[in-house]
Amino acid sequence: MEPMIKIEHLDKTFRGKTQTVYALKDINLDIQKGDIFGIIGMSGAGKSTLIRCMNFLERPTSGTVKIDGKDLAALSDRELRKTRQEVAMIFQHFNLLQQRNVRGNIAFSMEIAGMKKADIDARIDELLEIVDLKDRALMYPAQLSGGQKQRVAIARALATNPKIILCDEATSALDPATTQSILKLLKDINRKYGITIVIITHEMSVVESICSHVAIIDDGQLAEVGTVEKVFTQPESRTAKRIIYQKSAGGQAALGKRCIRVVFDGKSSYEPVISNLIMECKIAVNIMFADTKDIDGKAYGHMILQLPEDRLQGDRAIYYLRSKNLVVEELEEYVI
Ligand SMILES: Nc1ncnc2c1ncn2[C@@H]1O[C@H](COP(=O)(O)OP(=O)(O)OP(=O)(O)O)[C@@H](O)[C@H]1O
Repeated sequence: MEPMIKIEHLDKTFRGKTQTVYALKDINLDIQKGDIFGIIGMSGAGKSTLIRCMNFLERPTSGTVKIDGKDLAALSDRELRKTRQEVAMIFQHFNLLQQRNVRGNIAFSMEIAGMKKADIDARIDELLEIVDLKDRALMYPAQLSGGQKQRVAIARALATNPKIILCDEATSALDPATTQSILKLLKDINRKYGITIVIITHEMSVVESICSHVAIIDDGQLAEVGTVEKVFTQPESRTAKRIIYQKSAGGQAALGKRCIRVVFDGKSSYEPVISNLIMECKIAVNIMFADTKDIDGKAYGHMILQLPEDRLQGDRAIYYLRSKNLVVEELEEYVI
């Protein structure tokens, strides 16, 4: 089957007066129809540039991007505008029009597409239902929470029945609970309407929550592509291992303010899970508090851990602990 997005030998170079940046180098990637695909990498790795090449907001320097079999470079401006309606995008900072209320924001892409007013109104009603914002229809962006603003942006993205939604750090400005509710909405949309979703993020927890496949990008190149399960548990490339496990060897990374509570509820066996975390993943954590018991070989109680400052390493620690059947919750207000 033809992939929904096919990228071949894509290069993107930014030539400035004094400097040339090779932002993407020979990217080859297939994203299948109906997939939720994560692209993860450190800051400056090329994530935003790559996702912007998928709808030609950024034109590749060389190589091809095919959407549902159509080579974007071969399209006329008119055809490209039409194809862009099939490839909607949502952003970290929502990009809503401040002078328009919720209905007006959702209407925007349909007005541009030249739809009739009555059809637009009916479609807005449907969309408000999908994103659960019926009671906010007449409010302005300034009156909404971050999560509600992102729901408006999702409704706007859905308005013209896209085949693909590209999400550029769409949950990075949201707190953990709101992030989960937006990810759940995206997953529901993917399931109900079969829309292919591409998510770029620097957070492993986002990919882990909803993606089926992931690509790791580093310094403009794809280091590894595969199922989330495979790549996160058995990374093969050196780059993927470095990103997933730790940036530098030896577990010397600085600890940060992020703390988690690990609950031992009898589902995991009593094993030295924290030393295993440190030995296997080479991630340093600090035990702030522990009250655990071994009852018939099963672990009960809880622990509070301080995670590394590096977000990816912290995510990796959480991923590891959850894979050991432990309940892990982030503590927002823990004072160190
Ligand atoms: N318009 C531009 N002009 C020049 N250089 C650019 C431009 N856009 C991006 N770059 C460079 O391309 C590289 C990749 O940037 P990009 O924004 O794609 O990375 P990213 O992985 O999305 O990073 P972040 O997570 O910090 O947003 C960086 O070195 C960046 O400075």
